[in-house]
Amino acid sequence: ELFTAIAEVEYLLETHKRIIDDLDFYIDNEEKRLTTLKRHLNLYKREHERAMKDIPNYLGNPINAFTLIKRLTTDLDNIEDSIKIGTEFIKNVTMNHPDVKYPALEDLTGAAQALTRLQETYHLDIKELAEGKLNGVVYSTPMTASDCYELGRVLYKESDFVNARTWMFEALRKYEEEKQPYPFTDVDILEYISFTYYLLGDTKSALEWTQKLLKVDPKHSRAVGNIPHYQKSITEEETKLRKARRGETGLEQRDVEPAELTGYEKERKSYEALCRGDMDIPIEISSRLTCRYMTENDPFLKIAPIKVEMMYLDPAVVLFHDVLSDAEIETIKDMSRPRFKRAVVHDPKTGELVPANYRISKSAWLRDTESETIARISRRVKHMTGLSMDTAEELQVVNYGIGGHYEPHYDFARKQENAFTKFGGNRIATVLFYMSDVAQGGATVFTELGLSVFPVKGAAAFWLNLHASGEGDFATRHAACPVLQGSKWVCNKWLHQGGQELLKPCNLEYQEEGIVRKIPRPVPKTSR
Ligand SMILES: O=C(O)CCC(=O)C(=O)O
Ligand SMILES: [Fe+2]
Repeated sequence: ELFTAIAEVEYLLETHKRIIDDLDFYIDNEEKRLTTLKRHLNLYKREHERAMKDIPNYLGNPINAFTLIKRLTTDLDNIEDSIKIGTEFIKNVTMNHPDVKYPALEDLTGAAQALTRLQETYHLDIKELAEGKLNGVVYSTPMTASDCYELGRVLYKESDFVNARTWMFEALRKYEEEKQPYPFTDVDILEYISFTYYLLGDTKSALEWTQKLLKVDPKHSRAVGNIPHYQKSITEEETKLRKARRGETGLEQRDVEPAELTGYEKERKSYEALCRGDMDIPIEISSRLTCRYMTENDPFLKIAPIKVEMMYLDPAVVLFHDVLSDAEIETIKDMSRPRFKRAVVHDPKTGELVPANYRISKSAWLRDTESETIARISRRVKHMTGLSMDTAEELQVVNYGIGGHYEPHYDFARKQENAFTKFGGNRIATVLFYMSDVAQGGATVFTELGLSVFPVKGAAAFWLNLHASGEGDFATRHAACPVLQGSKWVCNKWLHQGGQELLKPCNLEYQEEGIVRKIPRPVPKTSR
């Protein structure tokens, strides 16, 4: 599961270097070996030519007779040995070194699915992606026909036929352009294209692409076999359609109405738009947002005020600036790297903690007692929030993976979950520190509010998850957008209800679960 944290993908560069060294060694020795073999071959050829010119005279010479026999006995043994050595050298290349990490097939699948997720969330153009561009900026070497083909194959295996086919089109284009020898050919690509068409119910295109395949390889037996099958289903479909038009099916013909978006689809759309930064909060809110220096909560802040940027009003979401130093960030990263575990989620069916595709990251928990740095950060959270830290959870450190994200969720536990009894109540507040800038993507977005918060290294976002009545505030639903470019590090402190009674008195507002205040609708960005 290396793909679930970029910090772990970094280990793979060591493995990469090992393979470079192994291949260097192998090719070096192979070249020497082939030089020897060629020398032998040339000698054989030269002597053979001489012999054929005048056989009796050549063999009449005892030295020639001797060397001929030698070439066919001991020399031949040497040649055989030298060929065998080649297979010894290759062992070095194919061997797994125990001291470096190797990615597994699930990492390849994870990375492929990440590309699809990014492409869909950020509306990336596959052609651009294949050229190594992210939103117009070149970040990587262009992909080869083989890169596109393997990506298509992985997605095919995962039954993502639409994206598999799109990548196969790219593979075909590049294959024709590159004219390189690969372990696959255009026929293999064409077969994937036509079969994905078939699987997606477009038999006509499947037939068309199979015919293209047969132009390249007329004897391809699977393709030859598929043609009559495709033709038959096309005829059947057409007959069905004709009957339907004549009303013979007994079914009434009705205009198909566009389906209403489900709640999930609506949230998905707003989530993706927010990730792209395509939405603005409405002017009636943004015009009332201010920045200030905070000096209350603790006498210490009189000497070192905290810069506060308001991001939203009701519920209040604020960003504290410059609340983690670079040195603190490095300490936190160093402490957590060796303890990273894949982030898990509660399976609502079984109640168990399980890894899930909708949360791709690795995390570690750090205790105040382990280091002065961690204890100091807890004290700072107390100053920032004015809340008690007595019932807070440990500091959670998170590094996101390839295309890493965390889909919309609440930080508080729903009534039926009963998850936080040991902390003396529900998660009253979240403090989310950003430990890195993120070049592209990776925003924290509030799907109900229409608010996108883009990571700023050293800053921390803060909001209350509960109403004053103690009920969960459904307006706080939020998500971590997929990371498009960069490594996103965050750490967070979850504060609980226990111990806040005098600091945050209750009231009876929003007493019933499910009540959401009226939130002004976010608006599409106008500056585009
Ligand atoms: O990383 C982020 O931006 C948000 C993370 C988050 O919401 C969480 O871990 O609960
Ligand atoms: Fe969260």
